Amino acid sequence: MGLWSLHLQSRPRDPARYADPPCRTGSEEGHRPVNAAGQVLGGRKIAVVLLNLGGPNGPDAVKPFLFNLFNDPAIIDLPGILRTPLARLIAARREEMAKANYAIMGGGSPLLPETEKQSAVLQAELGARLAKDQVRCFIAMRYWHPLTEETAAAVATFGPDEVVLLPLYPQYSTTTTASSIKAWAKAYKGSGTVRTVCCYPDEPGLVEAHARSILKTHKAMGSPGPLRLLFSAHGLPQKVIDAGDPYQRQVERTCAAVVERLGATWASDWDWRVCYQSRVGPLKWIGPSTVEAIQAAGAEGRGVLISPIAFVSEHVETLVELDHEYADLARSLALPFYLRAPAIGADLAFIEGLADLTIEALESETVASPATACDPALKNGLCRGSAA
Ligand SMILES: C=CC1=C(C)c2cc3[nH]c(cc4nc(cc5[nH]c(cc1n2)c(C)c5CCC(=O)O)C(CCC(=O)O)=C4C)c(C)c3C=C
Ligand SMILES: [Fe+2]
Ligand SMILES: [Fe+2]
Repeated sequence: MGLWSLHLQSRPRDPARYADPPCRTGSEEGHRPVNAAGQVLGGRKIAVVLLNLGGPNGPDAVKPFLFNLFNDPAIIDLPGILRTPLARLIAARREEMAKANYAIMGGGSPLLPETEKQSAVLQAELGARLAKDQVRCFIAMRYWHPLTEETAAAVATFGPDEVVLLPLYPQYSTTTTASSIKAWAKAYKGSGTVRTVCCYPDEPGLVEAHARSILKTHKAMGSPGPLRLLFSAHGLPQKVIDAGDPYQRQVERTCAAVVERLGATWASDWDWRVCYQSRVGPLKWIGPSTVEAIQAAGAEGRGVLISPIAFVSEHVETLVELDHEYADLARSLALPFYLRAPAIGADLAFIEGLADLTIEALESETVASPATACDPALKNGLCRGSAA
């Protein structure tokens, strides 16, 4: 795991890419897409599997969802004989509080409908780019339906020549990306070459979508200042980072790339910080916490604009924690203003970036061992996020 700090190559960023109109990467021979070697791609059955966390679809699903989450060895690193009863206990203890939070959103999480929108737009984009192929997008959730096993069966029935695993986590973590990829490797018994997109912390479309969301929010609220841009990411226990998880480093990379992209529009009374939200349990988590960051901004007389930088959809952590809990905190501290940029969702720049990553994975000569996709020791060229 320590090897993660050594590596690796970075995806080249093309600043002109989002000039108006946006230009696409890759070349075309008539309407037939070709790869870098000039070979015509076509005629394949391609399954693109969007990997995400999942969320309960109603009050009755909250407890089993929490059980599934805490019973994952990537979340609680204990042998099953201890982990499973502990997961049952934590799920039972947390159920009421979690249900109250989900009730604010109508009882369940919007994560699946949001992911379905992304999947539909990506399928249309890939269908247009890979016109000779049959491309179908699937969704595999780690902790609630459609669960990995259900989707693996559906993909096997589709009978693909190629499977691309596409995590909806731009920043790689053992607790999210690796957990989903391992679950897929265990569940999938179907046909095809399985390729894995590892991580994409500064993919240009991702960065563009975040920048747009931030600028749109700021402008819509009358462009107030002085402003502290707070990039708020889901936190992790410190010991996970200490064991070599590249997540925090990759989060910082995304933030730096968005700030760079905002360069021309950056106002003289803006500054920025990275912070971490959603702490769970008694362990020490990485910081500063988003609460501390809001308090610090208040003490300096700055308003804040929060950008949820590690989430690509709205869900309980954005719609409740950011929009209710932290908004209340900001009010109680009399911050000059408290704004929140929407998650990037199905922003076309982001979806085009996902399409680029998918096509790049299809063209790659190396097929990574799925469980170790982000291991730079493999020098597989699939990890774009671990370079210092
Ligand atoms: C970058 C994404 C995420 C990381 C990293 C992550 C790590 C992580 N999460 C928990 C515990 C919980 N997470 C919960 C919800 C939740 N987590 C993420 C993303 C990451 N988690 C999302 C998108 C969601 C929302 C899903 C939804 O239903 O809308 C929850 C459930 C909510 C609650 O009870 O607070 C828990 C619990 C740990 C322990 C962890 C790393 C060790
Ligand atoms: Fe989480
Ligand atoms: Fe990676």
